[in-house]
Amino acid sequence: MGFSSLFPVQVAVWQETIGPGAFERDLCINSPTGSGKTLAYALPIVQKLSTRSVKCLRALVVLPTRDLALQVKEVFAAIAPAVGLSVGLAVGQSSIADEISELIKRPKLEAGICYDPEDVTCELQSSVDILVATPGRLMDHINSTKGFTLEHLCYLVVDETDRLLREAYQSWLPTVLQLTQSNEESLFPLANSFLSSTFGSLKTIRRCGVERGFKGKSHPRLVKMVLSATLTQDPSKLAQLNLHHPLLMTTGKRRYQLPEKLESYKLICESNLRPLYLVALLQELGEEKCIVFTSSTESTHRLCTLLNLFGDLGIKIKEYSGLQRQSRRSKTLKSFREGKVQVLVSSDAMTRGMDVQGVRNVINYDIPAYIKTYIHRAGRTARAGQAGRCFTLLHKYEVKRFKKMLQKADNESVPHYSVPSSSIESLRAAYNSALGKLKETVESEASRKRKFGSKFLKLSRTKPTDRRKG
Ligand SMILES: Nc1ncnc2c1ncn2[C@@H]1O[C@H](COP(=O)(O)OP(=O)(O)OP(=O)(O)O)[C@@H](O)[C@H]1O
Repeated sequence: MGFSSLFPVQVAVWQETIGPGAFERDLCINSPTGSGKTLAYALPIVQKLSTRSVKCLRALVVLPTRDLALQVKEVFAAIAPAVGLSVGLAVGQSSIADEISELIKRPKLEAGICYDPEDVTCELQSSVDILVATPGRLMDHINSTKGFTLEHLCYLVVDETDRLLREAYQSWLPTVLQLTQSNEESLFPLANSFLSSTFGSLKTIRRCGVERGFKGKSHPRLVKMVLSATLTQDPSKLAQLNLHHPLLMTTGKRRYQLPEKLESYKLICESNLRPLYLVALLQELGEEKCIVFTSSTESTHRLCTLLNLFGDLGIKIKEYSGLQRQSRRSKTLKSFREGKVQVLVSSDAMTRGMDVQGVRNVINYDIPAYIKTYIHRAGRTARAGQAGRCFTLLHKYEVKRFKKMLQKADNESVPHYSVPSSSIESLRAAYNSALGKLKETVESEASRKRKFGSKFLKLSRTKPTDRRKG
């Protein structure tokens, strides 16, 4: 991967897994954004599995979004094949049938013998040793993919833990825990009936967790690693993970930490002039890659439309939000990574985990509501020890709240950043004209939506035969 040394979190996790810690305890890793947490868990898992002799699903990494899962899969894909391990993806990027064919190995057809997909006794095996998944698609496979089993799972990684614990996501966590409990009845009897036929006498003996205070008594367990830059330390939330003597690994005394080389600035302006200030700031930043965060998908769309109506700013600006289709988002992300787009206007879909090389600046167009959000947004820059800047546009009444929020991350003083008033003045005419055009654009979008809506309604009211003709 071109890396010459490990980052501190990677050394620390190695010590607790492959090193003297020997995976004896489950790990709760709270380390700043961009500090290299992905490789911190990928390396020991790959190292540990490198000596496996039978291919089955041994490690599961769960992430909250598709783009994040794709990113993490790339990290595993860079190191796992070297030791003969395969990595799979279950995120719903392709059809479920395509995904199943990637994850489950079908028996080889012998001459004259037809494979019956409904036959539960035929031999189905995992094609992957490591699976990176989002909770929804994981549940789809657990519930209905023949041959998909967590029976042999040894390692579970819950990345962006606080985000994943916030929502139930079809109860994926209790399901996974239940299915990986030893000597316990499975939630899914169908899955069990496969096991005996699929793997015959193959049994996975999970590592034994020695119970402290009960010398010599041990029980097999699934090893867990949970991570975030803002890891919850609320015991009632962490209890859901059923951790084994959890060890908290953290970088500083405070729960919230910003990257060392991040500079934070505040830019004070009137609310109605924010787009003007934003454009002036973007012009100052020139060609540097930049992410602008807004508070909602709607304001992301409006702001991006407005910026693109400003006339030729010499900057390619695109929208990235949860309102868009996944294919559109992935395309935009690709252009941003390749440098064909300089500015992404984003809702919080981009906030967590995304790792794009060369992002020098983050701009909070809307003040984040929580320090956690600030940390994840700002953390899209100043990654891997690089320098970066985070600007927050504020109304003067928001300054106090902002200061109080950043104190939680030990950031006492946030300097002012000002853009020259001459830049603001020179942009006024373009701003007024862009505002006028925005109104027209919004109206035409709304009427298009209405038309599409009524067409759709008409279509769904017509008889099926008419529809076919149409
Ligand atoms: N040992 C290393 N040397 C140099 N660069 C590294 C090393 N380890 C990881 N990186 C790079 O650091 C960047 C950040 O890594 P990663 O995405 O794992 O951070 P993270 O801690 O998971 O951040 P976040 O909390 O935002 O998800 C990536 O671009 C990765 O390639």
